Amino acid sequence: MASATQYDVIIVGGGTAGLVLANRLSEDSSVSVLVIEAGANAAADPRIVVPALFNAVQGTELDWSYATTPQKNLNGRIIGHPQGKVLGGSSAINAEALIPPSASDINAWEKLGNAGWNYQTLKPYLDKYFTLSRPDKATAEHLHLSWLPADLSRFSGPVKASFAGAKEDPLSSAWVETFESLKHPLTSNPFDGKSIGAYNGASTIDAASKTRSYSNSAYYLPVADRTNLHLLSSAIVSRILFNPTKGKLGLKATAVEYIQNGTLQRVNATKEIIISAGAFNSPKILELSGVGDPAILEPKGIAVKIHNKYVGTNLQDHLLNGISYEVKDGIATADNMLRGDQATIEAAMAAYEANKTGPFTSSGISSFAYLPPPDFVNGKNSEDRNKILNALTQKRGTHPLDSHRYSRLRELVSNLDEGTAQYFLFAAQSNVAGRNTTGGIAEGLQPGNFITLVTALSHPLSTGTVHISSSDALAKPIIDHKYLSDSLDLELHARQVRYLETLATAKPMAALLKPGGKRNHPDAFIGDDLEKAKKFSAVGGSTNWHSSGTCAMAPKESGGVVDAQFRVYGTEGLRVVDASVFPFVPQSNLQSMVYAVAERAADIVKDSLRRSY
Ligand SMILES: Cc1cc2nc3c(=O)[nH]c(=O)nc-3n(C[C@H](O)[C@H](O)[C@H](O)COP(=O)(O)OP(=O)(O)OC[C@H]3O[C@@H](n4cnc5c(N)ncnc54)[C@H](O)[C@@H]3O)c2cc1C
Repeated sequence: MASATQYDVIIVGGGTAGLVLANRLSEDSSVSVLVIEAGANAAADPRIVVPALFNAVQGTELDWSYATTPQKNLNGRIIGHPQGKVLGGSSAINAEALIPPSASDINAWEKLGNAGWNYQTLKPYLDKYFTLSRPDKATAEHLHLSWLPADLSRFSGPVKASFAGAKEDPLSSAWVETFESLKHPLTSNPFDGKSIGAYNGASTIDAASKTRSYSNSAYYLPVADRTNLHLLSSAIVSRILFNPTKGKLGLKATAVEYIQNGTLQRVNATKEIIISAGAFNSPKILELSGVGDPAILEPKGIAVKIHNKYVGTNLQDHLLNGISYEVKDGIATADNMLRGDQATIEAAMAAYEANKTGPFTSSGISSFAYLPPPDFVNGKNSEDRNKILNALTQKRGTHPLDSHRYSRLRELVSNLDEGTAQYFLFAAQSNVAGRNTTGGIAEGLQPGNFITLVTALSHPLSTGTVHISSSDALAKPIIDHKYLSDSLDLELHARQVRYLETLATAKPMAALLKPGGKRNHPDAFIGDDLEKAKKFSAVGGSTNWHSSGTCAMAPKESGGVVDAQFRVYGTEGLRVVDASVFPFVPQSNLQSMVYAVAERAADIVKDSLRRSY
C-alpha cells in the first residue's frame, strides 16, 4: 500500500496519456501509482460532458489558455492555444473527432531510428483504446458508411465512440457525394491505415448517453477506487528532482516537486516518474528541472543538469484555413448556438435533456477527407510539382529531424498515394481570419447561417519552439510555432485553400450554398487565383489544436529527447509519454495516436517494472 510521501510510479499530468498510464499501471495492485494533475476533476461539468459545448471551455479555469508570439507569416497575428487544465486534459475539451492515423506516418518513426515503432506494432494499441457503436441502417446509409467493416469487435477499449450525424442533416451526405463527384472517393477503410477521399468519421461520444467519452470517464473514473491509485488534483508540478549520483543511464529521477494551495511540496518516486503534461507543459517541466539547452536555462538561473538543446524544439501543428460560405435558408447550422442565441440554446438543451437528440449531441465536426495535392493528380501542373520536388531535395531548416521531414514529403508528393492535406466541414462560420484568435472561435460572429470548408496541412515542414519564460513554474511558456516559415508549406497550403473553392462549386455542395452569399472575410473570395489563396493563407491561418513534437522520440543525434522506450536521455527512471514525443505530427487528429502510444507505453513501463523486481 502506498504511503502519502512515496510511490512506485508518479505520473505528472492526468490528461489523455496520463490517465491511460494510471489505469494500466495500477492494474497490478502491488504497484503504487500517484497522478498529479494541475486541474480539477470536472466530470459533471456540462461544458465537458455535452459534446457540442467543447468551445465553451476555452478561456475558462479549465483551460491553460496559451497563445503564440505574433506569427510573422500570419500577418503578425497571435494564435490562441487552448489546452485542457482539468482531469482528462485536452481529451476533456477537444472536438471529439476520432480520426485513425496513416500507417506510413507511424512507419516513418521506425525509419528515423526508433526500433520497433511501426504500424504493425502499434496497430493492436490503436484498436485497444476504444469501442465503436454501429449506427442504425438509415443513418449509416445517410453517412455513406459502406466502408465500415461488418465486425467491429476488434475495437475493444474503454473510450466509447459512435457516429454523429442525423439523417435529417443534408451536409454530411453532401460532403461525401461532393468528393465523389470530383473523382476523389474514399479508396479504403481508414481504420486500416490508409485514407484517401472523403468520409464521415466517428467521434468519441458515448452512443447511449450522448456524452463525451474521454480519458477521465473511460480510464480513470471506472478504477478510481483502486487502493494503489491516488490522485492529487489542483496541484501544479514545478520540477523533477534527481539524485546527484549518476547511474548506468544517467541521473536518477527521484522526486516531484509541486505547488498545491500555494505551498511547495514534494513526493518521492522509487521506480518511475512519467511526465504526461502535454506538448507545451512537458518540455516546460523538463526545462524547469534543468534538462534542456543551457542557452535557455542559464539566463533564467536554472542549473543545467542534462544538456539537451532539443527540448522544446520541433514544435508542430496542422496549420489550417477555412472559408465560410453562407448557406441557403432552411439549412440548419450551429451559428445561432455559437453566437449564444438564448432561444436556440434552450431548444437544443430541451431536446438533449428529453431524448438525447439535437445539436448538443455532436461537435459539428465529423466530415473529413484526405487528398494528395489536387493540383498535381493525373499528371497535372507537372512543372509546379517538379519545382516543389526539387526544393525538397535541397537542405532547408536547421533541426536534425528536418531532413527526414523533407524526404517524407518528397515521397508523398512523388507518389500522390496519400494525403498531404486534411479537409473537413464545420457546420458553422469561422471567425478567425484577420484577427488574433485568443478570444476563441465564437468571438465577433456575423449574422446568418454558414458552413466552413477547412483544409489543414498534414505534413508541415515549418517547426517552432516552446520554452520557459522564467524559472517561475506558474509563468506561461513562450510559444512560437513559426507557422509557414518554410515557404514550401505556403506553396502546398495555398493550393489546398484554393481547392476549397472547387469543393464549394461542385455538386451537390454548391446546391446548399447561397449564390453570392456572405463569407467570413473580404479576402476569402479566392476563385482560381493562387496569389489570393496565398494572401488568405496568412490572413486566415490558424491552429488545428494539434501541437506536438517538443520532446521528440528519436536517436539523440537526430534531435531526440526520449528514446524508443520514452526514457529521457541522460536520466534513469524518467519518461515522457504524450503528444510531445511524436517526432512528426501524424496526419490524423491527435487523440487516436495519443491514446494508442500511451497504451503501448504502459506495456513498456510494466515490462520494465517487472524486470526491476
Ligand atoms: C480545443 C482542442 C480540440 C481538439 N480536437 C481534437 C479532436 O477533435 N480530435 C482529436 O483527435 N484531437 C483533438 N485535439 C487534440 C488532442 O485532444 C490532444 O492532442 C491530446 O488530447 C493531447 O494529449 P496529451 O496527453 O498529450 O496532453 P493533455 O491531454 O493536454 O494532458 C496534459 C495534462 O497535464 C496536465 N498538466 C500540465 N502541466 C502540468 C503541471 N505542471 N502539473 C500538473 N499537471 C499538469 C494538464 O492539466 C493536462 O491534464 C484537440 C485539442 C484541443 C486543445
